[in-house]
Amino acid sequence: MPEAVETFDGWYCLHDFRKVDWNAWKLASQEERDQALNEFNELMQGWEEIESNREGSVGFYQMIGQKADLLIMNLRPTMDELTDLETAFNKTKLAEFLIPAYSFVSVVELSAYMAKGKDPDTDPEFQARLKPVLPKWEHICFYPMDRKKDAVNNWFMEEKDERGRLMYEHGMTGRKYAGKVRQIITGSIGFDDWEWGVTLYAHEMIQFKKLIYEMRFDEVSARFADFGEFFIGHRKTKEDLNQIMAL
Ligand code: VOV
Repeated sequence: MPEAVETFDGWYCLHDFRKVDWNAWKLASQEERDQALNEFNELMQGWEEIESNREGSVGFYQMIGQKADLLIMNLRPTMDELTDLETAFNKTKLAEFLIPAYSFVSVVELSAYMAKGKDPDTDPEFQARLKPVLPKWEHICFYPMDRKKDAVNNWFMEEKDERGRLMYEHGMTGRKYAGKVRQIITGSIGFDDWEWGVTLYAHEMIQFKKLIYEMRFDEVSARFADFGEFFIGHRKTKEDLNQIMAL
């Protein structure tokens, strides 16, 4: 039987997508709306402090298309902290005006395919990738994915060396986009309905399409990748929410 790959797991991750209930928002009083925006601001400020203390990371995004309007992405050392922050957010005034759209629970994952000779527990570069500060780049693209498990193409039946070869080829394509696209791969086997979450950052939206299109031709994607829904959006600061919600 093929040997399982060893993974190195970092911070836990919650992607929390919401839609704005514009009808409810428009019916609310100015006072209620101010309270909602102020509370969100405070919560975000707390999360940003956690990020400055290197105890987690946070990203806030305005999404395009009808699947979601907002995305809040948080990373924490434990799943309990993620659960607590999700609950805290659900109790805020702003959450009264938001409708859950999609969520994804995962953990930052690196695999041993690329670890050659390094000790992931001590290597600073590995550690920084396992516990990342979310890039402050302008745009985000998120989608969940699986590896195929059908009779002809079953990733989990491939030999380890062959999987390593395919992942190496994948990495080489990715490296062509250095400075243009950054990736955070989170593993979700046992946590959510897909096996991985792919979170990409870019300065220019078009680079998502170029990279993902080019990767479709890599053997590992062409033969073994199944994709879920795609979500794209723009990074926003907590102050930007006032403008997003302005009537
Ligand atoms: C900037 C782009 C970029 C770069 C440089 C990059 C590099 C790398 C390396 C070096 C490695 C392997 C070691 C590790 O770190 O685990 C990976 C790992 C992985 N990737 Fe990747 N990937 C990118 C980007 C990138 C994209 C766009 C996708 C989606 C695929 C597509 O077709 O849409 C993806 C998927 C994955 C997955 C699912 C894994 C884990 C698979 C597993 O079986 O373990 N990835 N990836």
